[in-house]
Amino acid sequence: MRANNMPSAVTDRSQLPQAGRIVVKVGSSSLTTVGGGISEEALGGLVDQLAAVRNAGVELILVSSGAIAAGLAPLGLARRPRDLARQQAAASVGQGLLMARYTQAFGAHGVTVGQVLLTAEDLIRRQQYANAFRALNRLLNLGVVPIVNENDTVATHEIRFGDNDRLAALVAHLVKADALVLLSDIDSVYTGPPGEGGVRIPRVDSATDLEGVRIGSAGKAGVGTGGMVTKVEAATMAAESGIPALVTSTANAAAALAGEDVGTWFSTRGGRRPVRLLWLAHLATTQGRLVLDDGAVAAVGSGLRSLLPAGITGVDGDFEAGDPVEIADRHGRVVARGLVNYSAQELPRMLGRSTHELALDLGPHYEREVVHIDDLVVV
Ligand SMILES: Nc1ncnc2c1ncn2[C@@H]1O[C@H](COP(=O)(O)OP(=O)(O)O)[C@@H](O)[C@H]1O
Ligand SMILES: N[C@@H](CCC(=O)OP(=O)(O)O)C(=O)O
Repeated sequence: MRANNMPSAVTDRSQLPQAGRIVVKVGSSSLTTVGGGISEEALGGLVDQLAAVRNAGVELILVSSGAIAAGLAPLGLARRPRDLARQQAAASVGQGLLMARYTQAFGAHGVTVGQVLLTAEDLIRRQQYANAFRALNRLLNLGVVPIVNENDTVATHEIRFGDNDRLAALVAHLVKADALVLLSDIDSVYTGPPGEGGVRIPRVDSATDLEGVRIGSAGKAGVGTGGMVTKVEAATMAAESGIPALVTSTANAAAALAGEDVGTWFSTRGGRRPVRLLWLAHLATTQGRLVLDDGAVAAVGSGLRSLLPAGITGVDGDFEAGDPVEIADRHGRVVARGLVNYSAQELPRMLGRSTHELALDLGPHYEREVVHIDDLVVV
């Protein structure tokens, strides 16, 4: 585990064998058969590779999808349901079956596993965050492999990740992992979706390395959810918070963890960011928009200044104080996202005015910034 704010010491895929703590995510597409249901063989093959790494002393967290897929057959469902209620039912039935398989497969290697079901709220709200960290950390200290999934049965549409790729990136951030490994049915990110003649992208150091790349969302036989889009997003989230990420196939898991030249490597871009800002940048559903004049765009865009009412020319949407909003220039280009300190009802009479004047006129409460620098991410 690393100290706060320090990027991972693992700076290249060849150094993965030196990582002390790794989060591995496996998707439904690598655990299920074409006809649906969990493939005993696929799961066993993955566990053989991971148990060897765990038994070599690496602290390992497995974020595993597959609960919904595992619940289909017992419920007589032919394919993944679209409605939330049946997805919840399938996950409820399937999660236990999935854990039973993992318990048995890891157990054959002398490795104990523990189930950890998380919702988005557990990873974003400070108190729950500390609680989840404590639990995972203790499991790791005890030599257990925590097996994490989204708590699909209780998650609602509003707070749902829906894909485990971004959940895995937040878990990697939470436990201060040295690396995140995202496994699916394809060996790397390609310049285009399969069948379109793309070539492997071995390494991503910045957003420009993905310019012109066509990343599709369709997975095999409808069992996967986010496709490559959510994997690239998750790898980028991790990289931006100081954790390198590798995207590859389940078949390549052992080679990847041995530091071989497989998959797509996302190198780190800076130190750790608070989880609140990761959420704002990549996950939050914004509830409205603030439009700024050019001076305010420059101030906010510098990443060094809070947003004050004087620089705001327009307000759209229906939001409460504390909600996430988009911050745009006068052409409608989004320049930042932030947590706003005032509601959509309060803001219009504040626009263009200095905080000092507002405090005199409306009371000391109105001296605060509209979006504080600590609650703002430049995009
Ligand atoms: N540019 C791309 N490079 C690689 N794979 C891509 C690309 N665009 C789309 N994909 C698709 O993403 C799929 C992996 O996503 P998904 O099925 O959701 O996996 P999982 O269930 O493991 O999360 C691949 O099988 C592939 O069809
Ligand atoms: N939590 C859901 C999986 C969601 C998910 O991310 O699926 P996938 O795209 O296959 O990794 C489940 O266990 O079925």
